[in-house]
Amino acid sequence: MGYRVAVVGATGNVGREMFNILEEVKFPVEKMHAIASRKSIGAEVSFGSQIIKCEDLEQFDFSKVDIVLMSAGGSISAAWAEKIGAAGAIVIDNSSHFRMDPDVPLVVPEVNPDAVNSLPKNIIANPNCSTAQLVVVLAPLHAEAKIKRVVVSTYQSVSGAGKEGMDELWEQTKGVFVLGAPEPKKFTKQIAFNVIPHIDVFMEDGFTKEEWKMMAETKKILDPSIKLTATAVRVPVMVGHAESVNIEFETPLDEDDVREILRDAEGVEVIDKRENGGYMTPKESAGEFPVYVSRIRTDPTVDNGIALWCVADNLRKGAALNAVQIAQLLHDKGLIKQKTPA
Ligand SMILES: NC(=O)C1=CN([C@@H]2O[C@H](COP(=O)(O)OP(=O)(O)OC[C@H]3O[C@@H](n4cnc5c(N)ncnc54)[C@H](OP(=O)(O)O)[C@@H]3O)[C@@H](O)[C@H]2O)C=CC1
Ligand SMILES: N[C@@H](CC(=O)OP(=O)(O)O)C(=O)O
Repeated sequence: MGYRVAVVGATGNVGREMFNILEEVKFPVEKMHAIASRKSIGAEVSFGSQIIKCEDLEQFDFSKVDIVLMSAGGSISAAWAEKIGAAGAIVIDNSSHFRMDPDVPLVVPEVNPDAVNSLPKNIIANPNCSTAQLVVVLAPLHAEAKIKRVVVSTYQSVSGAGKEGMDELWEQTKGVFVLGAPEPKKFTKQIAFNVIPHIDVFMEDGFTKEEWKMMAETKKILDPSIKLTATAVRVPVMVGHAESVNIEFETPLDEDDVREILRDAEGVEVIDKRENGGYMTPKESAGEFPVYVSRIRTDPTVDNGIALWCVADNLRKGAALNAVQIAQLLHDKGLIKQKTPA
C-alpha cells in the first residue's frame, strides 16, 4: 500500500530534502511526482534509487495524487493550494501564506498533533524554520511550568534564503580573496565574513516579518498567552539555524529540571557539557533530525529564568522533515484518502 505523492518545488533546497527524508523514513509511496517551474521540465531529481524527471506545475493534473508537499514560495501556494485541496489531495504547505488562516492548522507533530484532525481546506501549514525548532524545545517546558515570556535571538543560515542565498555566500567567500566580493543580490549587505540583522521585510513597528512570524506562530501552535520577542539575524553558515533563548516561567524550574525534561522530550537531544566542544553548532546539526539543546543555565536576572542554546537543520526540522512528519501523522491517523487510480 502506498500513496501517490507530488513534491512541488522539487528542485529547491527544501524539495530535495523532502525526497531524501521521504526515502529515509520509508514513507509509503506508490508513485512519486517531482513538480517545478517550466524551466525545470525534464530536470532530474533523486528519490532513493529512482531518478525522477520534473514536470511543469502549470500542466500537472493534481486529481491523480493523494498528497502534495509544497515548497515553491508563498505566491505559488496562494495560487494553487486551495485548488489542489478542493480536488481532494491533502496539501502540506511550507510557505507562510496559510499559516495564520483560522481554517488551516499550523502543525509541529511533537507539539500539536491533534490540530490535523480538522482540515476544512485540506491544507496544513508548516511553520517558519526558526519557529519550528523553538516550539519543539518550549512545549515540554511549558507543560511543566507555564512560560510567561521568551526572548530569542536567531543565527540563521543562508540556506533559509534558498539556493540563491547559498550561491551568494559561496561566491562572496571565494571572491573576497581573489577579485573582491561580488555585490550583494539576495541579501542587503555582504554576507561573507559578516552578519546581517534583517530577514524578510520590515514591519511598521520596526520588527522584521521573520521576527513577527516567530511571535505569531508560537502563539498559534503552543499558547496565545506566551509573550515572545525575537531578533532574527542572518549569519554566514550554509545549513543549520541556531537560537539563543531566554525563558521566564511562572513557577520555578531549575536548570537540572530543564535538562531532565528536555532529555525525555520527543525530537530533542541534549548535548550539554561545560567543557570545550560540549555543545552543538549549526554545522553539526546539518543532515540530522533532532533539535539539539546546549548551554542550559539559570538566568539570574529574572524570577524563574532559564537561558539555553538550540540548533537544528533548517531544511530538515525547519521545513522538509516537519512536513514529512505531518504526512506520517496523517497516515497514522488514516486521514489521507487514496483516490482510485484512473
Ligand atoms: N529554506 C527554508 O529553510 C525554508 C523554506 N520554506 C519555504 O519553502 C519555499 C522554498 O524554499 P527553498 O527550497 O529554500 O527555495 P529554493 O529557491 O531553493 O527553491 C524554490 C523551488 O520553487 C520552485 N519554483 C519557483 N517558482 C516556481 C513556479 N513559478 N512554478 C513552479 N515552481 C516554482 C523552484 O523551481 P525551479 O527550479 O524550476 O525554479 C524550486 O524548486 C520558500 O519560499 C518558503 O516558502 C519554509 C521554511 C523554511
Ligand atoms: N525565512 C527563513 C526561511 C523561510 O522560507 O521562511 P518562511 O517560510 O517563513 O518564509 C529564513 O530565511 O531562514
